[in-house]
Amino acid sequence: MTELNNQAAGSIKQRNHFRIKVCGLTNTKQVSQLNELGVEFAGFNFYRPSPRYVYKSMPSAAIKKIRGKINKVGIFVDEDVDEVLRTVDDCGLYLVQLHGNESPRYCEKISNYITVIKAFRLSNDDNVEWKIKDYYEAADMFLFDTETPSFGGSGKKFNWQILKGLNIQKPFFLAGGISPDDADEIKKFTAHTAAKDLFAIDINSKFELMPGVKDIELIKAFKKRLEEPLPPGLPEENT
Ligand SMILES: O=C(O)c1ccccc1N[C@@H]1O[C@H](COP(=O)(O)O)[C@@H](O)[C@H]1O
Repeated sequence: MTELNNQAAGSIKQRNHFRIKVCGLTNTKQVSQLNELGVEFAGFNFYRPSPRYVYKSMPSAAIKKIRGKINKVGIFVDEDVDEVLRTVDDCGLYLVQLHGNESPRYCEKISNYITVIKAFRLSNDDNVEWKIKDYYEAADMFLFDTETPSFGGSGKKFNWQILKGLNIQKPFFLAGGISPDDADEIKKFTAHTAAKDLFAIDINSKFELMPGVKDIELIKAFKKRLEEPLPPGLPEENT
């Protein structure tokens, strides 16, 4: 796995700090603002049908020029391997998020060059362990999102209950319709077995003014809320 910026060791639970990935960015100014805020990951969407398709408003040179501690992640859906690697090079990406139906073999090819986050789109009755079992060697990290026909960016949550008791043994991003109101649920999630591998919280459509344009103030408030202790009366859960 390539060296990431800004990464202190330890799980979210041990460090009481939530890494954040903001996905679907489409302008340089917002990336700088998030970098200033201490957001660890900036996601750029290279899936043409997405309303957050980054090349509509930012050329590769603009993405490449972005500096700072923020880690640049490229989101792809069943893209040709050579095209992914070309984009990584053109845009100076640090990680790729494979959000389609990519096979373990496909992920392996990409992970020979760059850190791979394999996204799994989950339905409420999915057997997560079965879905991920063939990807341990092929991907560096996992991401759990909600199953929808549009692949991602649906703003819909999956039932976190199917994850809570699992020993994932791979760092993962929690995604899928996470909203400003979810801060306490996320903190409660950290009491469960799966949380030892929770690497970062992935936010996208629920923090937007319009597709691709983020509400920076909302992100700032959410980040602050995540760092605060749970209000009295909200019991910590356990698996
Ligand atoms: O955002 C999109 O348009 C998108 C399109 C295709 C694949 C992935 C996409 N986004 C990813 O979806 C998840 C969840 O987003 P949301 O919170 O439900 O809006 C996130 O990881 C985005 O990177």
